[in-house]
Parts: sequence; structure tokens; C-alpha cells
Amino acid sequence: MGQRQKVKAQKRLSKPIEKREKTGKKKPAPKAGTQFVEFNEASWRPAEVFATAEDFMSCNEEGLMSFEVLNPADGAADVPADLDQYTFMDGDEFEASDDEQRPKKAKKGKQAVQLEPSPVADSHGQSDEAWRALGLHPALAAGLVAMGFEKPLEVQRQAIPHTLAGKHVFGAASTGSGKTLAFVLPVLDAILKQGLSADKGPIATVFAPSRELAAQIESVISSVVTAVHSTTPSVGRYFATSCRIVGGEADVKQLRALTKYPPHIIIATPGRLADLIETRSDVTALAMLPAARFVVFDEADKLLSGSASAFPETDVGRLVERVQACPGHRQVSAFSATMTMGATGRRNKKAKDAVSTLRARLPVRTVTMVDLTGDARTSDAAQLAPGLHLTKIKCASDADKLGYLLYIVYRHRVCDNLGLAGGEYCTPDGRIVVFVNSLATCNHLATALKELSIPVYQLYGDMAQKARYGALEKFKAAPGGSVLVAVDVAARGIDDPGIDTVIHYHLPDSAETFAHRSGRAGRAHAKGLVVALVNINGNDRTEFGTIVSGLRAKAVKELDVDSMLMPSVRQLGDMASELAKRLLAKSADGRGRRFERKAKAALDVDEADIDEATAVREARLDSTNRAAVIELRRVLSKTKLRPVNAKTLTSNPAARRALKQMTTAPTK
Ligand SMILES: Nc1ncnc2c1ncn2[C@@H]1O[C@H](COP(=O)(O)OP(=O)(O)OP(=O)(O)O)[C@@H](O)[C@H]1O
Repeated sequence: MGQRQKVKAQKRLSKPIEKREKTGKKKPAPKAGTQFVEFNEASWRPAEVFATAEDFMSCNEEGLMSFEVLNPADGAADVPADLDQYTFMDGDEFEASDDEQRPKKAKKGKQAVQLEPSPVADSHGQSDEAWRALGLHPALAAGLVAMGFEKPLEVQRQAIPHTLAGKHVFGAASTGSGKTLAFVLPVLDAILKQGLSADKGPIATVFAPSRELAAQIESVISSVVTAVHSTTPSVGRYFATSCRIVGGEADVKQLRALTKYPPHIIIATPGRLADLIETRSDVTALAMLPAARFVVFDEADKLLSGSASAFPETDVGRLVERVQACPGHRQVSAFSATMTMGATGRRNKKAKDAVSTLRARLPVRTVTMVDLTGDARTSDAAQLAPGLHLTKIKCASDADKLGYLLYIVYRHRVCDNLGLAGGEYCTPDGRIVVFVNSLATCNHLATALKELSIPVYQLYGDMAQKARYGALEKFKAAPGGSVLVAVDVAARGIDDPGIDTVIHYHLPDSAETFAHRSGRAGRAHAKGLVVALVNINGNDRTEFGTIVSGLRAKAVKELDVDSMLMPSVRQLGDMASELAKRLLAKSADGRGRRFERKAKAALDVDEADIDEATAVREARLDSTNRAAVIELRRVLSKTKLRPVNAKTLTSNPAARRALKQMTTAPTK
């Protein structure tokens, strides 16, 4: 069949120009310099170039299959003959007058094509050559440069070409090394290059072990899509859509999103996804999920942990089984910062076993391994991000820890670098994350810091999911010196370049968790400070030893603590701690009374029956607490730790000079 005959067969799919006007759809005027190209459908090469939209549309009215060329080079001779150099775009997307509308289903028979320019330079003159060299679509490359990502980070440079070549990739690289883009970009690249639609099911499923991490991955995808659309509008605002399926959020909303706007990429925590897949096979996006072309496991070692016998019964195990049972070609990627640590963290047989365990549990035979975890030459511990400085403070008891925590927070707020020599690890503009192991300590520390007028936020598993996201957002926008007290739900997935200090108030149970917690600072090779508070008279001493060997750390330095400051800081800490205990006891009491009242109401007991002694106890507690608050405020103002006072805060002359400068300089 000749070219023209074949193209003519598409006639019924092209709308005459008048019809378009009748439907009321606005056709935006072509941009200056736009040319219109008729394509040879058999060879997918330009057959004829029209100078005006009218010429093009008249041809179109006659039923020729036609494609639009946006921002082309001058003259027909410059139209590249190679199809790879065109970006295909949904014709309706181009015509949509309202940019905020969701994408409409693609119509066959008319597509817009963009001529891709040669390597672009953004307004700051940055070239996207380094991204293009990986084999990525030019629109992606331009978008990444517009986001400020001048060139790929090492894990991206090494992993992306393998995935683009169709291989299964396992990637091990330290926290904050850019793994997210390493697995997201090949998926977006395939969607762009092949114009993949999500109508018949998702193109990729990304599994994450925590809701915060899933939210983080979703935000990275949407930032890239937005940047690509803004630098190459012809790709359409919704060329790749994503949907987050995680626990703690209404499943009705998630199901509605999956049905109404089938996403290209599903980012999920295993529990909720397993539930939905098992109960809602009527939703196409869920029924077709096992056939997705890309399956990604972020923090794979955490997701795929557990004994061999128990694994098939876990949520991930059941999901992997579904994927395995589904015929068709797919690519698997698995990434983690601690994939090669093994139980002891050394590169021993156990570490290798961890990788073979992953391989055995995933639907893959041959895997390309990209391992950068041994490359952290500049850090104090091989398994930590390169910019992190690992230190410890020896405490005499658990109660002693609050004083040291306060010391770090106060000095962080007002001093440069906490008196550390050799590079900027933290500045007054940075924020601090404090990790604890229990909700009780989380509440206690947050209450104590609040009473000392330190801006403090909390994150723990029992919080409603909305409150968890809200706390994170507020913390990200908070001023320097603000503190987030968190349990391990914050250990993975928080990407906030403003965090420069991580304090392990309690030590975690493994070197892996220590690495993930610490990795909230020192993102993308930035500097960061990690402080472990080690109770030398408790279990901490041995636990820290195990962690240090797991991290393959050199001898861990002690953080230099100014002994002249400690007595006043400790006094404040003790008072704030005491007050926090009372306030928390009071609120627990209040909760108890509310419960009691409800129970009495349910049993139809008179409200007046509430014990008189309870009322007296309440009044006494109130007045003691009030007195304690007043006393704390008095001591706080007397010690002048807040706001900055160089003389009372530090005896270090350099720090004093810095403080003086800060107090005289206008605040930011
Ligand atoms: N090519 C790049 N150039 C500069 N910065 C980048 C680049 N790629 C990613 N980043 C930045 O690096 C930071 C860390 O990236 P990402 O969150 O992907 O790290 P990660 O390896 O997944 O970390 P974690 O293991 O802690 O989850 C982010 O703030 C991201 O914006």
C-alpha cells in the first residue's frame, strides 16, 4: 500500500477546521515561526512542510494524516528526517484552552510533533549535554537543567544508562545521593519516547516502605513533570501522571483517582496496595498493575526483609507473586542506601547474601549491580553520606541527655559550626532533627523544648497521616534552629536540604537505621553534623560500638562541649524536663477525665457525681504548674541563653566574635 493511500485511510479521524470551531474549542494561534509538517506514515519522515496553518488545515480537511511542528528550525531543509528527534504529543492536549484541565483521552489520527532543538542552554547558560549523554529524552534533559540539576549525580550517571538499555538494576548508594531520579528518569523517558498511555494500566509501580518516602517520590516525579512541561510545553502538562496509594489516607479517594485519571506511575506502600488489589479487581489500574513495565523497589532491603519462609506471606511477597505470575516483559529496579551493609555492615558474605536474597525474591535472573557504598571516602564512616561528620557525646545517664541536647540546639542557633574545625557542618540557618525511640520521649522532649521557646515540631507513627505531612511541611518552612523530634517514621524519605544536624537522642537498633536517620542531613553531598548521645553507663556503649563497626567508621570523635556553659544549660534542661513531665501528666489526666465523663454519660451517671477530690487535685496541679512555668521563665531570662548573648553563651573567643556579628547584623 502506498503512502498516500494509507494516510487517506485515516480521513474519518481528522476533524475539518469548521467543526472544531462549532464545538467551541479554542484553537490557540500557532506560535511565531511554527511550521506544519505532513508526515509519511509508513516511514515516519516529513513528507511536506507548510508555511501557514491554513495550508496545513486545508490539507488536513482533505483527510491527510498530519502532525504539527512546534518551534521548528527555519526552513524545510532543517526538518530532521530522523523520527527520534521528534516529541509526539497528544493533539487534544495541545488544543486544550484550559491548562488546568486534566488530560483527555488521546485521539488517534492526529498528533503534534515537536522538533527538538540541539542541546539547550537555560537562562543561566547551563547546557543539558550531560543529561543527554546518558541517553535521556531531550525534553527531560532540558527540564532537569531548568530544575537546577546541572548534571547527573554519580548514581544517576551509572545506573540510568543500564535501565535505558533494558537491564534490571540494583543500586546501592548513600543517603541523599540522588537515587530517586536514578529510577524515576528511565520511566519518564520511556513514557516520553514511546508516548505510553496509562489507559490500559500503569507503566510503573514504585514500592516504598514508608508513607513519607512515597510522598517524597511522588513530589520528585511531579516536579520533574512540571519542569519538563515548562521547558517543552509541547509534551503536555500531564504526559506522565502519578498516584500515591498509601495507608492513613482515605482509600475511597485513592480508588476514585485510579479510576478517573488512570496514572502512569503508582507509588505505593505495600500494605494498602495489597489490600486494594485483593479487593478491587474491577479497577483497571489495579487489575493491570502486575503487568506494569517497570517495577521499582526503593529501600529494597527494608521492603524485602524477613525470613525466607515468612516472605511469601508478607504484603510485598504477595504483590511480587502477582507480578511474577503475570506474563510479559518488565524491568525491575531495586535501590537502597544500605543494601550492601549486611548484619554487621562489613562487605562480607552476609552483605553479598543480602543482594542474593533480593535477587531470589524479585522476578529477575541477571542483574546489573551499581554499588557506590564503598566510595564515601570523605566521610567519617564509609556507609554514611560523604558530607556527614559523625561525632558522639558521652553522657553519664539518660537524664543527662537533655542538657546536651539543649547545648547543641543553643549553640547551633547562635554559633557557627558548633566550634568544629575543618569545614562548615552546620550554620544558624540549618534545622535539627532529633531521633528518639519512644512516643513518650518524643512528647517529653517536644514539650520541654517548647517551654524553652525553641520552635519544635513532632513526627510519630500514631499521628494522623494528614498531621504527619502537615508537621513536615511546617518544619521545612521553619526558621533556622528549629527542631523536629521524631521516631523512625522520619528516618527514611525526608528530603529537606535545610536540615544540617541530626541528633541520635536514643540509639537505633541497627547500623542501617542509624545510616538512614543520619542521612536526613548532608543531602546531595552537602555538609552535615551527626551527634550520637551515648549513655556510657547503660547499654548505649555496646550498641554504639556495633553501630560504628556496621558503618565502617573510623574512630568517632567526641563533640567538643564548652564546660563553662553546661551548668546553666543543664539547670534549664532539668527545669524544663520537670515542667514537661507535669504538663504531660496533666494532659493525660485531662484525657482520663474526658474518658471518665463520656463513660458516665453513657451510663447515665450525673455529671455532678465527679469526685470532689479530683477537682481539688486538678486545682492544685494547675497552680503548681503555673508556678513552675513562671520559675522557668525567670531562670530562662536570667541566664540569657535566649536570645543570643555572647558573654553568657560561650567562652570561645571565635564563637563570641561570630555571635557579636550576628547580634549586630540585621536578621534575615
Ligand atoms: N543531579 C542532581 N544534581 C543536584 N542535586 C540533585 C541531583 N539529583 C538529585 N539531587 C538532589 O539530591 C537530594 C537527594 O536526592 P534523593 O532524595 O533522590 O536521594 P536518595 O539517594 O534517594 O536519598 P535517601 O536514600 O535518603 O532516600 C535531593 O534534594 C535532590 O533534589
